[in-house]
Amino acid sequence: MRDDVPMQLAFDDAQAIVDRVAAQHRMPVERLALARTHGRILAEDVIAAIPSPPFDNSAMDGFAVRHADLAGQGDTTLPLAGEQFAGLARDLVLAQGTCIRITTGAPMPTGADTVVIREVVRDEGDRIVVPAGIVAGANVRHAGEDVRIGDTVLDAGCVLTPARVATAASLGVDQLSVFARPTVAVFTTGDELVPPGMPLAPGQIHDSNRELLMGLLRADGLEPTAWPALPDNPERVESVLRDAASSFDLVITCGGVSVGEKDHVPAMLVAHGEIHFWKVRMKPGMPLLFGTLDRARFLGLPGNPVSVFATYATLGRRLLDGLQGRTQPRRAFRAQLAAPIDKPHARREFLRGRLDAGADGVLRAWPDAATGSHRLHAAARADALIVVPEGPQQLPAGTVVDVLPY
Ligand SMILES: Nc1nc2c(c(=O)[nH]1)N[C@H]1C(S)=C(S)[C@@H](COP(=O)(O)OP(=O)(O)OC[C@H]3O[C@@H](n4cnc5c(N)ncnc54)[C@H](O)[C@@H]3O)O[C@H]1N2
Ligand code: MOO
Repeated sequence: MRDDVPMQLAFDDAQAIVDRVAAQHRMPVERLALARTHGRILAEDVIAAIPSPPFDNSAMDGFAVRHADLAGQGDTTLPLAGEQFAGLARDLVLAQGTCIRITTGAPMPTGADTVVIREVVRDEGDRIVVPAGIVAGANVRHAGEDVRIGDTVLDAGCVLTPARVATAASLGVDQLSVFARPTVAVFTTGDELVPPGMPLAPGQIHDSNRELLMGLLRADGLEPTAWPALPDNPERVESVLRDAASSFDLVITCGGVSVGEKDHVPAMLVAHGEIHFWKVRMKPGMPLLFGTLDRARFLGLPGNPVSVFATYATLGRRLLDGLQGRTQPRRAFRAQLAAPIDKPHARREFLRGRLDAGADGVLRAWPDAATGSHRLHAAARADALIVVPEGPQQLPAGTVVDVLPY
C-alpha cells in the first residue's frame, strides 16, 4: 500500500475526512413540487412572504363581541347583527352593543375583540345572553402570531419533516429547493455467498449484507440499486466496480477490504481511484475503506454483517448526510448503563444493546453479551449501538454513555 494513504485513523479523524470529502462533493440542488420534498434536505432558507395566521380570526365557534359592551357583573343581552363563517371575509363592522355569529377560523369583524363560545351563551334566536366573567380578547388568534412577514421559517440544511413541508404550504409556498438524492450502487462480494432461497454447499453462507444495506439505505430515503454478489476475482471486481463508479454518486461494497489473499478492493482503488482513508480505530468495522473512484465516492465496508451495520450507521450515514447538505445534527441520546462494560482494547467500540426508558424517566442501555461482528441475530434483537470511548474502559453500571438508537 502507498505510504501516503491515511491508515488506522482515530474515529474522529475519519469522521472529519468524511465531512470534508462530502462538502467537496455536495449534490446539486433541484427545485421540486412540495409533495416530492418530504424527507429531503432543504437547500435554501424559506422566508415568509405572508403572515400566519394571515388575518385576525376566531379560535372557536361562538359570537364575536366588543368586550367593553359586557357588564362587569351579571348577564349582558346582545342583539345578533350578522354572521361571519370561515371563508370569504364579509367586511362586517360590529356595531356597539351587538354581536356577530362566528365560526372557527372566520375573520374577526372590525370592532370585535373577543369571541364568546356558543356553549356558554343562551341563544334566543335574534339575540344572545352572555354570562359574566368573559376574559377580554378570549378566543381570538392574531395575524402573524405564529409567523411574521420576513421570518426565516425553515433553515437550509434541515430535514423536511411533514410539519416543515406543511409550514411551507401554510405560507403559500408550492416548490422548494432541495439537494438531490445521491444514486447508490450496492455490492456484496465473496465466493462463499449464496442468495437466500438457494441451497448451501459446504463452505457457503447466505448473503445477508445485501438486505441489510438495501434496508438501511431505503430507510434513509435513498433508492439504492443492488448487483448480484461479486466473485473474489480481481478482474471482475475491477470492471464491475469501475463501471458502477462511472454512473453512480456512491458505490458501496461489503467484504474484501481486509488483508486476506482475496481482499482485492483496496488495491483496485489504489490503482484506479484514490483512498481517503483505510482502517479506522473502531470496533466493529476496523477495515473500513473510504475513497473516490471515477465520479463516485466509494465506501468499502467490512464483510462481517455487524461491521456493515456499525460502519453504515456511523460514517456511512454521515457521508450521505454530508453529500445531501444536511446541517441539522442527528439527534444525540445519552443513557445510563444498566450493566458494566469491560473493554480491554483501545478502539472506539459500538456495542449492541437494548434501550429501556424506566418509570423513573431514565433511559437505560443494556449491553448485549454477544459482541462478535458475525452475530447478526444479536444485533437484530438489540435496538441501539452503545458508544464506548477510546482506550481501555471499565465502565460500572450507571455510567452515562452515548447511544445511537436504531
Ligand atoms: N489477518 C487479519 N484478518 C482479519 C482482519 C485483520 O485485521 N487481519 N480484520 C478482521 C475484521 S475486524 C473484519 S471486520 C473482517 C473484514 O474482512 P473483509 O471486509 O475483507 O470481509 P470478508 O473477509 O470478505 O468477510 C468477512 C466475514 O463476513 C462474511 N460476509 C462477507 N460478505 C457477506 C455477506 N454479503 N453476507 C453475509 N456475510 C458476509 C464473510 O463470510 C466473512 O465471514 O476481516 C477480519 N480478518
Ligand atoms: O472490525 Mo471487524 O468489524 O471487528 O469484525
